[in-house]
Amino acid sequence: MSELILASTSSARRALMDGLGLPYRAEAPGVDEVVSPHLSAEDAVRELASRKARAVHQRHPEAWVLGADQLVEVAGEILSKPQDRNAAREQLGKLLGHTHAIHTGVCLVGPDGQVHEAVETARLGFYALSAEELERYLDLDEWVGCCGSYRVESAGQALLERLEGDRSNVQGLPMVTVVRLLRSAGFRFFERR
Ligand SMILES: Nc1nc2c(ncn2[C@@H]2O[C@H](COP(=O)(O)OP(=O)(O)OP(=O)(O)O)[C@@H](O)[C@H]2O)c(=O)[nH]1
Repeated sequence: MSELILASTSSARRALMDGLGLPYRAEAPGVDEVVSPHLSAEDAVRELASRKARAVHQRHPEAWVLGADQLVEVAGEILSKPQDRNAAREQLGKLLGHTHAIHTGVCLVGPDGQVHEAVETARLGFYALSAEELERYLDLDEWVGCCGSYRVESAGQALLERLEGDRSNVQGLPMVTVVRLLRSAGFRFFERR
């Protein structure tokens, strides 16, 4: 049975894959994540998810390899992971009281080299917060390593007024889509291993 590799350093993506209960391992993609500034958010995450999955599949051509990438889009601006607390405050300042989109690209490369990919979008409406409440949320450090500077499954739930789409997509992997890609590629679930 070909092994399954998650081409990711993301703890949230690992947690989502753990939930699926399949034997797999994670490996850092180790790719350059610079893309053309002219790409749409959807095209950028599609390109980067593919770059990550293909890079790891080149090292392990007999494996199933899954890569993903995520960006936030709000009022025509694209946001990725904040570098520090000030950047997180600036990001959340753009999201609070408004609706934004989370785009996640997913790419699966099979042992046969076939590539299966998708981009999933979720839309989130956030409450407006006072400056003081925002500082209290920032104190929780949920912004660290998170595109958009919040964690939708943790205290960040208190920001969320409305969610359209797959909650796991917001966390980093749209699991309904991941399963669809695996099944369409011929991956067999519930195999005795
Ligand atoms: N726990 C959690 N993580 C989130 C949330 N929203 C975004 N993220 C994380 O933000 C990161 C998005 O940045 P990416 O560049 O796609 O991925 P990365 O963290 O660099 O990890 P790689 O897969 O190794 O590229 C991912 O790790 C997501 O899991 C959330 O609501 N909860």
